[in-house]
Amino acid sequence: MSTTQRWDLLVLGGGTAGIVAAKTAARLGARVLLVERDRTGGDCLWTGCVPSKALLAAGEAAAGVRRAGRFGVTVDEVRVDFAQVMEHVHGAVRQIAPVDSIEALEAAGVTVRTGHGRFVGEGALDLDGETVRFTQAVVATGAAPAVPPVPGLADLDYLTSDTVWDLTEAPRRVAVLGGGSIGCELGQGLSRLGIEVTIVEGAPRVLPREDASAAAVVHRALESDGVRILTGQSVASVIASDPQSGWLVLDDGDKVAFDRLLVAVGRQPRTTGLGLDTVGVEVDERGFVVVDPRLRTTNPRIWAAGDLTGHPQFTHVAGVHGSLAAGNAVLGVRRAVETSAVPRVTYTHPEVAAVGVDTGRERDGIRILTLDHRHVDRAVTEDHTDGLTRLAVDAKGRILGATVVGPRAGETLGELAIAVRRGLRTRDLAGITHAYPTWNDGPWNAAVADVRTQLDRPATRRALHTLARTRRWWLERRAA
Ligand SMILES: Cc1cc2nc3c(=O)[nH]c(=O)nc-3n(C[C@H](O)[C@H](O)[C@H](O)COP(=O)(O)OP(=O)(O)OC[C@H]3O[C@@H](n4cnc5c(N)ncnc54)[C@H](O)[C@@H]3O)c2cc1C
Ligand SMILES: NC(=O)c1ccc[n+]([C@@H]2O[C@H](COP(=O)([O-])OP(=O)(O)OC[C@H]3O[C@@H](n4cnc5c(N)ncnc54)[C@H](O)[C@@H]3O)[C@@H](O)[C@H]2O)c1
Repeated sequence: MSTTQRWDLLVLGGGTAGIVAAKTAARLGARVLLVERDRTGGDCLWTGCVPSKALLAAGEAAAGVRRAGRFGVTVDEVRVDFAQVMEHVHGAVRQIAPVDSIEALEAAGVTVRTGHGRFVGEGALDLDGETVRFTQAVVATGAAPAVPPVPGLADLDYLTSDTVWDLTEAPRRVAVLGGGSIGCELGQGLSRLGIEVTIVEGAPRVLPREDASAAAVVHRALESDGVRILTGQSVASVIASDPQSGWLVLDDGDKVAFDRLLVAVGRQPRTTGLGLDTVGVEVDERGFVVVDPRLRTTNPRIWAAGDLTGHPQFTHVAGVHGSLAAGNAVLGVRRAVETSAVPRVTYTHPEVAAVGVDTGRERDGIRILTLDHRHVDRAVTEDHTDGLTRLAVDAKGRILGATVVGPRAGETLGELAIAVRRGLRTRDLAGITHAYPTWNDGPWNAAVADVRTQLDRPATRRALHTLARTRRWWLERRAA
């Protein structure tokens, strides 16, 4: 069956990237059809950001009570009702869902169809047997949990970030394969709810993409929550003792017993079965859609947005992509995606927040300013001094990158993202009055320390002292 209507813009995928693209295009006056195979809202709403942060909030409540003794507040026992925790998690999702619903999209002028979409020729998409015609398209089908080719894994009913939310009872022991963002966030959340968690990470440290000193703080925090962490470990095989439990067998022969295994080793683009080759949309060797800086694919009428592009896989990136791709497609403008100041936050406790260039090492023309949170008064008052702020600055003091580790570091990141994006210098940041005592004192104190170091240079110091002496002489002369 074929419909006669030709849509100005077809959006394939109703996650963050697709929703923002569709709404943007409709607002610009385009006739827009969004095709979603499942439920609108995507991974962020249903299985990603929202449920994971809700789980972390429950874990934080339990951990806060357990640690209250250090403030002189004693609570006899922490009891966790896992089913009620999951009800809180699903409740948070339900509360946010209407914003991304079909009704909300239709109210914004977008037509929504539910079904599996596949490109079948230039300007044509097969939607479960019906041919839909379009002038331009945005592909936004996202990414799915990657599963490594470990012998024995396929025989196990393992969990991923897609399915962990279906748990109704707490498993006694959970092994987590992968110590990246998902492994650390969910590993900590589950552990704080009383589950014995072991994280097995192939790289030499958890959060291997973050500044090593930041990852070390998170490592210590996870261990103090009771998480066992094995880094630099490859898994040779999985032995199942029943459909859901068994052992991970590590390369060195050691075994990790689990009642459930959570696989969290990255996310692969959902680009197979979309007929991309039939419309000349190239994918790279890992399956990501090849895009230019304007998010145009190798077919000039087809754009791509979100997780399937190989750009950082975050909701805020997907949203920016959706808006940019739709604007470029509908208006014919040539906006390029900004990549120098993309913020990222891992919502463990403490949080790791970073933006801009790597703060891990000094290199040509880049100095690293480090401020230990023992020197942040808010950290002292909250008894949470194991954290740090690091700024990467150039010779002129311009802030090129930042990493902050501490409670609510994600909230601190906003001003640092502005600093990096706008090319602000440490003296600009130091010159802004910050409310005391806040966590933002971390970057502010680091910037003030840098300005003081500059003022302490011999030539600057000599000039300032000369100025002060001249002023003293002038004042004394007037008084005489
Ligand atoms: C556990 C977890 C926690 C996360 N936490 C955060 C966080 O705190 N902050 C953050 O910024 N990011 C977080 N992320 C990442 C974030 O969820 C993704 O970056 C974001 O959802 C990507 O949006 P997207 O629109 O590109 O893809 P998706 O949200 O995956 O949407 C793609 C949509 O396309 C649909 N689709 C696929 N194929 C077809 C087809 N053939 N036809 C029709 N529809 C199709 C899918 O059903 C889906 O709805 C997290 C991810 C996970 C897994
Ligand atoms: N707070 C957030 O913004 C947030 C939270 C969760 C997820 N996400 C997004 O989702 C993406 C996927 O998360 P993720 O944690 O699955 O991926 P990730 O890339 O962050 O981490 C995967 C980890 O698994 C390790 N690994 C890979 N293969 C392994 C193996 N065979 N054995 C042991 N370790 C192995 C890697 O070294 C890496 O540290 C993230 O990259 C991020 O973009 C974001």
